[in-house]
Amino acid sequence: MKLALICATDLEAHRFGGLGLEVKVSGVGAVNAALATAELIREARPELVINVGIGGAYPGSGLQTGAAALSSEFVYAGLGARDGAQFLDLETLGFPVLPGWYNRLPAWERAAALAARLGLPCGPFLTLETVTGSLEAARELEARYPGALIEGMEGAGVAHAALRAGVPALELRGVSNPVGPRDRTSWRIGPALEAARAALEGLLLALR
Ligand SMILES: O=C(O)c1cccc(C(=O)CC[C@H]2O[C@@H](n3cnc4c(=O)[nH]cnc43)[C@H](O)[C@@H]2O)c1
Repeated sequence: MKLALICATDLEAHRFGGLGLEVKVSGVGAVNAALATAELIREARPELVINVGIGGAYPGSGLQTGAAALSSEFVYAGLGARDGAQFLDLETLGFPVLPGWYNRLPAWERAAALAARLGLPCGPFLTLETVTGSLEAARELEARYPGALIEGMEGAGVAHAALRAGVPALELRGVSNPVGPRDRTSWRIGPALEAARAALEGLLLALR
């Protein structure tokens, strides 16, 4: 199976290199990720695209920094409208991002089985344009998307472009920080990259 990786930054691409896989650096954010994924699919014709990187762990996930997890679905968590304090999602508004698809985009159908085989947590990964900066906002997102594990800024863009091209996608992230009040001193990027690298190597072995 031909795989290809999408990372947001050069730092991540360097850590996930040397595996014989095409690695494209998208830049931060879902638009960058979607554009880079479309380019990667055109250039490399992969059978599976994996968005790999670091992410924040939601309070209810039980995940600590240095853990890794695999997405069960990709969620455009901030795409919609506000009616006062109420969030209205795309399905409520009647605006699909692709025919039949709204905020929640599918991960590869083998994601849960692969996660179980590798002993990785598997659940929804939320994609946001703005990094969550309070416990209150984190709790609101968890209430809106129960079981949310990880927050990032690219995954749904990768899934969007891959789905449009008919290519399955996965999102694999190492936890660099808790989602909540901003505290850069709590960031552990090194351990997050190590966890994602180890999980990626396990995934590749499982897919051989
Ligand atoms: O300066 C800050 O407080 C800050 C807090 C969280 C994330 C950032 C980034 O610049 C994220 C860039 C990069 O890392 C991924 N990431 C990692 N943790 C998170 C998170 O808690 N929420 C969203 N994205 C996160 C993200 O996918 C980007 O690629 C700065």
